[in-house]
Amino acid sequence: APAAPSGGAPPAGPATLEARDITAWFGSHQVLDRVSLTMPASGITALIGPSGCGKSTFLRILNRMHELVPSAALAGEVLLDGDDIYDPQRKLTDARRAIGMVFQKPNPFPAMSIRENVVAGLRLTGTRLGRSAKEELVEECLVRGGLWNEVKDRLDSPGGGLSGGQQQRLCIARSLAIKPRVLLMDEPCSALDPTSTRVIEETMKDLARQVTIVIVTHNMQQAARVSDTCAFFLASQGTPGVIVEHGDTEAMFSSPRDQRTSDYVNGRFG
Ligand SMILES: Nc1ncnc2c1ncn2[C@@H]1O[C@H](COP(=O)(O)OP(=O)(O)OP(=O)(O)O)[C@@H](O)[C@H]1O
Repeated sequence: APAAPSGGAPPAGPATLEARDITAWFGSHQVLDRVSLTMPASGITALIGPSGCGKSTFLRILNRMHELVPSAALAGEVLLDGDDIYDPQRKLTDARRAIGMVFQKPNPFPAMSIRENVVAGLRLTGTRLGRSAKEELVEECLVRGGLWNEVKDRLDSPGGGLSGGQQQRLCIARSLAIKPRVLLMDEPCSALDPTSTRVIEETMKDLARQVTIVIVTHNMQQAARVSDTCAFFLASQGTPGVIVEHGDTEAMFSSPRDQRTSDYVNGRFG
């Protein structure tokens, strides 16, 4: 298990995330219909499916970002190791802290140093660290994010000076600094070249033992390479998105049970 930062949050290992009967709307437009999915602790779950079928909406529901959209509404439950993250007794920030997010476009604070980028999230969670604890945390997170060797001699340089792939790994390191139990990744490699993509995929595999990962990807090869389990979303002809099939990734790619899954993973549509 990863060490807790001294003076920081208590250690919290990877958690199972379970979505139950998730239905979602933007205004009167229903985009998901009773979607249920268990994302096992320490595993990598890939969400795949054609554009517009609700994968990103589903992902954003998993850490309460959906509700940031004024017209958005939601029914169903999301359980983090059995605890409902939408329980009115629980603070919104608890859910966002336990369930981190990495976006499509790397978004480090460009003028802030690499070191300060890594610890930028701590302020939001009210964590105060002494100088040496902070240094340890910066190194630990950059190592886990697969970036340490490339930046250890220039931690005071601006985050904006890194390559796109390095910036994305910096964002991963920044997410890890607040010790999430789940890391959500919304097409994290779509803005990156193939080499940087492979480095991120390796980083994800290294992280999987320490944090549960859920990734949205359009790249079938990527889903096959990195994920343990996979869920295929589909919204046919203006109907809300549903999960057509989910399960073990290898089985879904080699012998899908549903013809629509077979067509999609073999590139026949979407
Ligand atoms: N902020 C929003 N306001 C209104 N409608 C939205 C909003 N975000 C998404 N939608 C709609 O919800 C549906 C699902 O979108 P979503 O982005 O979740 O799909 P997706 O499967 O992630 O697509 P993509 O793969 O293209 O990112 C689409 O019809 C989209 O137009």
